[in-house]
Amino acid sequence: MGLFTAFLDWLRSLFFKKEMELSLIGLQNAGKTSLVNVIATGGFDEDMIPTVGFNMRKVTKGAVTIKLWDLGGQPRFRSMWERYCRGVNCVVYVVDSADHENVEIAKSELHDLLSKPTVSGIPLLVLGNKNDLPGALSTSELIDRLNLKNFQNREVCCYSISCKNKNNIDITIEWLTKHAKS
Ligand SMILES: Nc1nc2c(ncn2[C@@H]2O[C@H](COP(=O)(O)OP(=O)(O)OP(=O)(O)O)[C@@H](O)[C@H]2O)c(=O)[nH]1
Ligand SMILES: [Mg+2]
Repeated sequence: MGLFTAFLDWLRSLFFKKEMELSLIGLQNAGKTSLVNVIATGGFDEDMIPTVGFNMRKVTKGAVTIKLWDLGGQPRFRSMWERYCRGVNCVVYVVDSADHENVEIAKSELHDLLSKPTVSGIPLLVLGNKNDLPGALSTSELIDRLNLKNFQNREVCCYSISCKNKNNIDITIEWLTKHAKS
């Protein structure tokens, strides 16, 4: 980025600050914490520790400050997902798109959560992560397998991404920052 553009961006950020809050959910091992790292620092780690409970991170992208609730995906933590989805600007649902065995569980957990009145209407971004792995489901396959067409009364978007190869992370950040409020 040129020095002048950087300066303009900085000026803009002073006057047009925006904030947003989102929660990252999905089954264990889907890559939620990896996504936070990639968004925050661009770093990727093969050796990750499963999230116990939740973590909160704040990341600034351009003029937007994003507060991210990164939740644990193991069965024992799923009952608290709803509590952290209330009042957020959007829910980001991360799926391991190469883990065909668990897609059905991912689907039922997602539909369970979104059936709760407290999260009605909140925009949903579904990310099929690990598209670097062989056999990873495509976006249209995910839309089908997760029955995303069933969600009529909210905005739904689905991307195929890779935290490892940093594939489609840019459009993910773009989608997120578009959902901030000034
Ligand atoms: N091949 C590949 N592996 C990935 C990718 N993203 C994450 N992983 C790996 O998947 C594993 C789990 O990643 P985490 O980010 O800890 O998953 P999580 O969803 O936060 O898991 P919980 O905290 O237990 O809910 C780690 O070994 C990561 O290195 C990806 O895009 N491609
Ligand atoms: Mg995690």
